[in-house]
Amino acid sequence: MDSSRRLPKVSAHDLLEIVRRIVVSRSPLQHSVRAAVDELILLPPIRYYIQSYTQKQINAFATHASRYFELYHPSGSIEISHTSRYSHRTGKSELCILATRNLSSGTVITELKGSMANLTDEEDRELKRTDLRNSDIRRDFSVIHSKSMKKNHLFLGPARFVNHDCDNNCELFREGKYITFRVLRPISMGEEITAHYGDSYFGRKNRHCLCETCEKKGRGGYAPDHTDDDIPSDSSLSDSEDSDDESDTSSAPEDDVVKRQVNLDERRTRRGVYAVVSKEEDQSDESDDEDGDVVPLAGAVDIPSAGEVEMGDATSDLSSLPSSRAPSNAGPSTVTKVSSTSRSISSLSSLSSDGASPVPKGNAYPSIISTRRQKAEATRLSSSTPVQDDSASSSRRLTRSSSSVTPSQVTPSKGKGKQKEQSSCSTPTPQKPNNKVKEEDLRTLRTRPVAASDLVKEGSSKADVLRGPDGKPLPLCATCHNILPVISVDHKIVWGLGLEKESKKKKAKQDCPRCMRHYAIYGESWPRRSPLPGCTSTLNPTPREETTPIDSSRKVTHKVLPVLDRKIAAVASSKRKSVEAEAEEEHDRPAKKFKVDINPAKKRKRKRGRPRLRPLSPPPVKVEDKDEEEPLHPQGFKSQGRRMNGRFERTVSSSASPQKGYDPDSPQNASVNRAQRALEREKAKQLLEREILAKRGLSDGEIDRIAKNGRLGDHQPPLRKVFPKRSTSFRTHNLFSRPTPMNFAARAWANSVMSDDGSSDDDKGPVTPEDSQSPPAIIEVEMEEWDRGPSLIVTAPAIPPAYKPSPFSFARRRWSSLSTSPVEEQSKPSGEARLPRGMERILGKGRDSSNSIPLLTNRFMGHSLDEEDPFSYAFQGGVKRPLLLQHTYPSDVTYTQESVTNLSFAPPSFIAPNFANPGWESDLSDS
Ligand SMILES: C[S@@+](CC[C@H](N)C(=O)[O-])C[C@H]1O[C@@H](n2cnc3c(N)ncnc32)[C@H](O)[C@@H]1O
Repeated sequence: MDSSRRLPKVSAHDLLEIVRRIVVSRSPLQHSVRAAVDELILLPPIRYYIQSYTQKQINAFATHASRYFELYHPSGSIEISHTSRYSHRTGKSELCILATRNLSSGTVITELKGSMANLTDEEDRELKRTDLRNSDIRRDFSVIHSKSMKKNHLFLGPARFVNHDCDNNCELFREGKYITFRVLRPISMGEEITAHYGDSYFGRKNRHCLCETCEKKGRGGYAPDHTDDDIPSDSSLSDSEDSDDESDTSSAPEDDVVKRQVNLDERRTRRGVYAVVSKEEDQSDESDDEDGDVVPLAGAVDIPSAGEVEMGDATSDLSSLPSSRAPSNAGPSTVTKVSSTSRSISSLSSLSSDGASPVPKGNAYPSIISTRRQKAEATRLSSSTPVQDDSASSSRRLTRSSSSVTPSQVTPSKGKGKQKEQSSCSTPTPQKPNNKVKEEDLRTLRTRPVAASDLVKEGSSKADVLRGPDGKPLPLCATCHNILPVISVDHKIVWGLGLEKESKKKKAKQDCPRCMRHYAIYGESWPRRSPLPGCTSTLNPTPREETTPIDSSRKVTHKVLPVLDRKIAAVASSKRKSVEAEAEEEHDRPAKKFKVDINPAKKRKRKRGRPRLRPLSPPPVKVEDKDEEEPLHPQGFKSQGRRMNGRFERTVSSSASPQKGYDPDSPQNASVNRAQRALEREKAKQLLEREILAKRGLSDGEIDRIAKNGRLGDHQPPLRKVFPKRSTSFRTHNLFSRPTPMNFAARAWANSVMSDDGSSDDDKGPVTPEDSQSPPAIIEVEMEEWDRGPSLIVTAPAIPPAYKPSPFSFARRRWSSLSTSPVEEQSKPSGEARLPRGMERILGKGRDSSNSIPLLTNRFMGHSLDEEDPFSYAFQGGVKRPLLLQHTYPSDVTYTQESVTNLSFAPPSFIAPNFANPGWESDLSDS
């Protein structure tokens, strides 16, 4: 870790622009954040800054930056903001995390990420060291100590801005590589996200804690008996809070010089932070050894790559928040230690934030754990009244919850040196160096931050609740109605107390910096973030969010009740009528009933999207087909129809038993009746013809001969172009009565596909006819559709450019060649393939095979095309056929059993068949 490195000076405006683009891009979180990081890295100061780093370190930086950018995404639910809660002790504003929407308990705030970066001993020491020559160096690190590892770690990411509350509303947990937070109880919008650091983090029994709960309950730092005796002096602190941390004992020699000086402006992030203390540890807290409450974090945190260590926390500036970190000034070296002997607190915690910030001489802003004198002073000033301002110039309470300043609305600093510091740390906080506020102002105890939700809850006038010590109402943010904050940086108030307003607009309504920033980014008033279409929150939905908001402005009076009743009744009756009408219609329409044949219990919900790769487990699907057993596919599947668009038809469940009793309405019976009637008509016709012939004087023998030669009907129904198997899936009879090329093709496809388990059509890979006669061509097929693996090269039949496969060309060829296509002719020499053993029984015999479409070859599955191999045959309509129209996957493409298993029976779909590329090949001559 290079302590002399300077942080990149990035224009706040540039950062704001990047953040804005995340919002306006309206793209999913990952995309927009990645784009933002890319832009950030391209900014000249950043580019210059990272040039000396390794790729790994740059990557770590990018990851780190992305965690901050993520917060600004419209789907986000938190924001980094300022808090003045501790400023009466620390003399400066600190940062905190606020909820930007209601969060229900159990919600995981995924964007509140943190990670632990391992620190070497040298880095650990280095962090504590102050570079006196370099005023640009600011150290703003949160460091936590892992007891089990006996090491300090940098705590990085937005999670490190979560403050402690004795009644915390979130708990930390580890999620893989990250630390994140789970909501323990409902959090309302604007409320601070808090965690529990441990029971003795802020002194024994947290007696110096300044959390809201302590404030409410009058304990901790707000306890009435919070006396001098309670406040550890340098020595007492060292005694009671001694540390065994080895790194301290090996502190750099220069540290010793200033060991007794307290860095009053540091943000003390101490060991054990965010740790959940076990009972035993609690007991150990009773001892004065504060290390006892240090919870081993090693098991709970992730130790990221070393690169993160190097990157420190520079990106916290990305939030465009005015830093609460005090830029370091040239001056006497300060060390974070309280005393030479007290190490536990200082050494482990004082690495944070403003370790390099010198305390102006005589400026005794007490830190949270400060000297006895400082504490006593603070207590004296604040003990009598919670908010006591003895400065006439300051008529407001000074410690208020606050927000950040919007970069675009920054008032340029007037102070020269200050301006430099501001720009160097990308904290464009307005500065008015001349506008000094007495130290005492900052020491007054803050009132509990009042959130907008509190105001609503209280329901009282704002003035009643929020009054300053002078009785005057405190200025509120025009948008969120929080008290306008007072933001102090480096012991100077930079925002608030009238500084936020330009002289002309003094009377104008004022927004707090947070709301101003929000508007600058989102173009909408806080807390609205424009919803992105198709962009879901990274959070689990909270019940409150799901419920429809009640428009309280529209009240239901007694007057309107009858009208409402009438309306409801009207809607109900119209619904009832439509249901009845539908039922009647259903009854009148047998075709509809045909559809209902599918057992609804077994009907699965149609799924969309990529076909799932599932093992071949053929369910016993039974397709209703008159009395005859539908031939089983060799793999155990029954055939499934296809529609005109190439999609699978609905599967018919086995429970569909059409023969249960006679139903004159049933389409099946209807078709039988029609056949019978046709037969009778034919018989009548023959009789008539016979009569006519007999009248012409022909003998019976002659009439029989004519009848035999086909001039008379032969007691068969009239000859019609009938397809060998009627698909149960056809809804219309048009396809039968009017055969067209399109109908033909659709018909052919309708019978060609099998079903596996009756689940969604889209879930299954369509089975494609294959053509062994086609010359192979190399087609590069993206496997992404299937397993997101790398591209795979498979061979597929070359499709001549002139040939445009379509149902028409397919059907034309079929119709022209009737039962035998040219391809078929070519395949004939191999002889009519014999059915594999046992298949005859399954398939049945004597079916017209002219329209059969080969179903599946498992050649790609590593099987050879073998007569004995049932996969070598195509089955359709119960007829065995040699494989015709089939793709050839040449032998130079090897599909391992493994890959095929993974893909289920997907391979034919590598060349996803559709009507643009139906998956079969046709002779050029035909087309
Ligand atoms: C992990 S940091 C939290 C972020 C911190 N507010 C900041 O701006 O860096 C922990 C530090 O926040 C402050 N802090 C958090 N909770 C506190 C509490 N309940 N009482 C006093 N100080 C607290 C202390 O300075 C502590 O060392």
